[in-house]
Amino acid sequence: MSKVVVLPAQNFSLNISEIAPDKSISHRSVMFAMLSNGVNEIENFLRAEDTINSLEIVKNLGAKVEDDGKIIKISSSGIQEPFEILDCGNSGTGMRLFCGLLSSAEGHFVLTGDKYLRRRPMKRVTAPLISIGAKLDGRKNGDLAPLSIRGASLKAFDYESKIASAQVKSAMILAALRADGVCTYIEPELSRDHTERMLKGMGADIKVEGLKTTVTPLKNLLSPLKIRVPADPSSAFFFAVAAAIMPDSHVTLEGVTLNPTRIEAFKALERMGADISYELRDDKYEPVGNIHVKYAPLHGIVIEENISWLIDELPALSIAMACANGESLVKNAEELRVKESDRISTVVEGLRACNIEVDEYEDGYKIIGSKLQKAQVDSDGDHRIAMSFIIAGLKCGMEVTDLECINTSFPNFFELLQKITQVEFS
Ligand SMILES: O=C(O)C1=C[C@@H](OP(=O)(O)O)[C@@H](O)[C@H](O)C1
Ligand SMILES: C=C(OP(=O)(O)O)C(=O)O
Repeated sequence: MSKVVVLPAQNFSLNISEIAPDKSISHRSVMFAMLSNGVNEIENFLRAEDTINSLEIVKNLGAKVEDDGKIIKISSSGIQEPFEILDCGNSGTGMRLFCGLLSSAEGHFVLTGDKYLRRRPMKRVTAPLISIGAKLDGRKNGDLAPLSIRGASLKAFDYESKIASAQVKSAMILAALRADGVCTYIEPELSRDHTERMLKGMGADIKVEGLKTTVTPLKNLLSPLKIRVPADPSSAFFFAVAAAIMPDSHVTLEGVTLNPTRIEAFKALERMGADISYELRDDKYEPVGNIHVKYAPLHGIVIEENISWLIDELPALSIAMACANGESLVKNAEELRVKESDRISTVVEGLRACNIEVDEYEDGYKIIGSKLQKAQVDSDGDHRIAMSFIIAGLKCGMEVTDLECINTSFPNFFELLQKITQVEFS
C-alpha cells in the first residue's frame, strides 16, 4: 500500500494482544545466539523487515536455523565468513550491532543497507571500534555504509561515550566480549539495557554500576538463549496515543516489556494527564505485563531528560502534544535528526500541514496544542512518522503516503488499526 486515507473514528475500547514483538530484543536474540554453545529458542520473534534481515544475516554467517513459524531454533558453530554482502535493509540497530559482533570474527564482511540507512552516521561505532584495533572502513572515512570489516584482535578499553545510544553501547559490549582484557563503557545517560540483561542471562560477566558497564571477555561460549520476545512498547505506543486523544476511549496493550528504559513515553503521556496503569505479569530477562491507557484531557509538558528512553516514541507523542491544551517543549533530542528520517523536520512539517503551530530547534521543537486538521503527509520513508500521522487521522482524517516502511517494524499495524476504524485497509 503506498497511500492511505484515514477517516475520523469513534471512541473505542480494545484489548490488543497482537502488538508486534519487540524489535530491539528480536535483533539481539539472533545475534547473541552466534555466541552460544547450544540450541537457542526464540519464541515470538518479530517477523518484520528489519529483524528478518538480521535473521538472514546470521544464516549467512553460518547459523543453523530451524523455524516452525512459532519458535526459531538457532545453533552456531562460530561465525563463518559469508559468501554474500550482508544487507541490514533499513535497520540502524542491525548495522551497528553487527559491526561490534563482526569486528573480532575471522574473515571479511561487507554490511550495506537501503538508501535511508546508507545516509545514517556510522562513525559513532566505527571510530571507537577502530581505536581498539578493529579493521573497519566505509564511505566518508568510515562514517557511511557500505562498511567493510576484516576481523582483528581487539584491545581492552575504557571508553566514555558522548551519546546515550544503546546501539553504540551494544556494539562496544559485543566487541568487549572478545577483547584481550576487562573493558569499561560509560554513557552520559542510561540507554536501553536489553544487551546487558540478555547477555547476563546467557552467563556473560557484565556488571552495571550506574552509567558504567564492565565487561569481562568470554572464556567459554555462552549458554543458549531461551526467550519469548515481549510486545514492543514503541509499537504499542501508537495505540496508547490513539486512546489518549479519542474521548471515552480505552486500550489494554498486552504482554509488553515494562523495562523502565523503554516505557518513558507512557510516563510522559501520564504526565500529560492520560490515565495509565501497568500490570506486571512476568519477569525473565525483562519485566513484562499489560499497559492500560484511558482517555483524559491532556495538557502540555516539557521533555528534556532521559531522551533515549523515549526517542522512538517522540513522533507519536508529538501527536498527543498537538491535541493537548497548552504548550509542549521537547529539548536535547538532536538524535532525532539521524533516525530513518530527520524526525525533527518530518514532525514539524507534518504538524504544520495539520495547521498546528510549531517552532523548530536544532535539538527539538515547541508545539502549541490546538485542533488538528486533515492534511496530506508524506512519511519520507520513516515508519514512525507514517504510523504517527495515521493515528492523528483517527481524530481529524488524514492522507498519508509512503507506507511500505511500516513493514520494517509493525507489519500487522493496519490489521489492528482496523479494530478501531471498522474500515478495511487494502
Ligand atoms: O539498541 C536499539 O535496539 C535501539 C536503540 C536506539 O537507537 P540509538 O542507539 O541510536 O539511540 C533506538 O532509536 C533504536 O530504534 C533501537
Ligand atoms: C530508530 C529506529 O530504528 P533503527 O535505528 O534500528 O533503524 C526506530 O525503529 O525508530
